[in-house]
Amino acid sequence: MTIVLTPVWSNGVQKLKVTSAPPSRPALGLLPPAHNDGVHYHRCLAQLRSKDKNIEKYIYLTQLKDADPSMFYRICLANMAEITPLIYTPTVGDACLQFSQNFRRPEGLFISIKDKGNIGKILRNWPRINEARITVVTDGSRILGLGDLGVNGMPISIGKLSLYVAGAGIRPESTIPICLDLGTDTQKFLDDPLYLGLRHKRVPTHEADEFMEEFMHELATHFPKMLIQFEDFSTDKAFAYLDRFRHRYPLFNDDIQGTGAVVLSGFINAAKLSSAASGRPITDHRIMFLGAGSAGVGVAMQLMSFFKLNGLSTEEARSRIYLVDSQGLIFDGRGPMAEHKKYFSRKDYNGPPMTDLTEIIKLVQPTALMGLSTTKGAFNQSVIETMSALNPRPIIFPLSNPVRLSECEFHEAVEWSKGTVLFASGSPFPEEEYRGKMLYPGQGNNMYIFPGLGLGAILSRAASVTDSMVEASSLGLANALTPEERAQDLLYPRVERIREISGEIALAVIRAAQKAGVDRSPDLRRMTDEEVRAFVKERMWDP
Ligand SMILES: NC(=O)C1=CN([C@@H]2O[C@H](COP(=O)(O)OP(=O)(O)OC[C@H]3O[C@@H](n4cnc5c(N)ncnc54)[C@H](O)[C@@H]3O)[C@@H](O)[C@H]2O)C=CC1
Ligand SMILES: CC(=O)C(=O)O
Ligand SMILES: [Mg+2]
Repeated sequence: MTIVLTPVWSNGVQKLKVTSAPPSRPALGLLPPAHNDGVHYHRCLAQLRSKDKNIEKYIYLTQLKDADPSMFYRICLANMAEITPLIYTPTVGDACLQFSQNFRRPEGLFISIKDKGNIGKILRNWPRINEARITVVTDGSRILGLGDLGVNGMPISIGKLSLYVAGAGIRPESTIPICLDLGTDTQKFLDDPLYLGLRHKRVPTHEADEFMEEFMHELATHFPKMLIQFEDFSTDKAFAYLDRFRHRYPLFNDDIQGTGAVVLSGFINAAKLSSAASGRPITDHRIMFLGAGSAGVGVAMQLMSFFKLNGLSTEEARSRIYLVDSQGLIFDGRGPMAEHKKYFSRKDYNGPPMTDLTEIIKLVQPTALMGLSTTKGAFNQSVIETMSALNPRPIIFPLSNPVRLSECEFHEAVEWSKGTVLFASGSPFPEEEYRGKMLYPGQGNNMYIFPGLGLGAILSRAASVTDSMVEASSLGLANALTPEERAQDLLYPRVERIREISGEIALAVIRAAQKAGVDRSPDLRRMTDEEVRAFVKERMWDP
């Protein structure tokens, strides 16, 4: 018999469960005599933890995933809170910036403008064409808050898909990371001899649009069962491609819809706590956004459903939302503005342009402040103190990624609000003790949504991803808090429970797909919720 050490979680503490197992199959001399998977897990973890820099840990994990995917995912699943920031934001931001320097082995598909007319042929090169079920596609034009990274954006597709596998049990061989290379407008990369992409500026919009038409057509032809996630397209393209393709193919935009869903979920839980402290009716919340790009406007659209679910009309819901961009408060009298900002442009303000955030807060008197502006430090002491003077429990969500672009840090928000803040950020921050009480930051990141949304869409074989499916994913997440998590004022469940949460989200998404009539898996319609839960769990891949 062999001794097997299995990491288990008990009350938030990791322990080792010692069991014995029958001897494994003979290694036939290809493995050292005492090699054992249970011990090797600890060897890999120790190797990982021996690295000083997070980017070295990222490289180690990338190589481990290549050499031994099961071990990579075992480590991820047993240590989600430690590993997620390494394979995802914030470290994935550095991995993107350094992609052309650190490149070792290709992972995923690279399709460039030079392949126009031949995209089908390139797609057929994928070795496991029949197994593919999900792709994350980026063109690298707005990676996190880091700007146009061109082909260096590939790690974002890879990282998101690793979270699909770890977080929702999607089979690793069903995933295809795709990076489209349409050039880059970042001169630094064009001048870099190691840069791995095409060495020219981005092609004009009409050429990019024609390329996307062919790409989407070929993708759907060669992979008829594929769910498509658009990721980190610059704002103009993010809105345009979502509008153009969402009724023709099963797809969603993670930055617009996934972020909208995760923030709605955290807001639902925060608004309850905030209203309990202020006595203010839940429908009286006012939400102000710093940043009016794809993420800011996407979240604003989704947050309207908070008010509508609580009985307000569309017009009333819209009136609860204020946008601020780099030129200040967005209002009609300010002059011409991008199309996507018009819906929330204020008609009830006609004064001079307002650019000072503290002054705008005094005017608007919001209960919640959302940051999707890529502007580090924008939520400064004056901003947070003003929010705290207006609200016994101010809701402050600095959502920009990676962590160095966050509008404020958790310890600042805690200190300046005197421990009253209801906080969620895009990238993780450590917990803080304030006057003897432990306070926990939420992670308002679409990583809580897309694994379960994707799993639900795949299992129901949804022909398209409807707004109702996205909303269902959000409500599924909001309802997933345990009584113990609620007692600690958490806004999101602990990330260690991601599989369980993704299962609940998938159930909600499957039911919403059925209600919308876009599902193509009739058997699931006949099952009870308990049966669907069991079905979803059974389908999850385990390393
Ligand atoms: N937490 C999450 O799950 C997600 C976070 N994000 C983050 O949101 C950020 C924004 O993403 P996008 O909307 O796609 O980018 P974007 O570049 O389209 O939008 C940025 C917006 O911020 C505004 N802005 C820039 N500087 C400003 C300043 N000094 N003051 C006020 N506004 C300013 C711009 O006018 C623009 O409206 C990124 O950092 C991204 O990583 C995006 C998606 C998901
Ligand atoms: C989290 C994410 O999707 C972003 O920052 O773009
Ligand atoms: Mg993104």
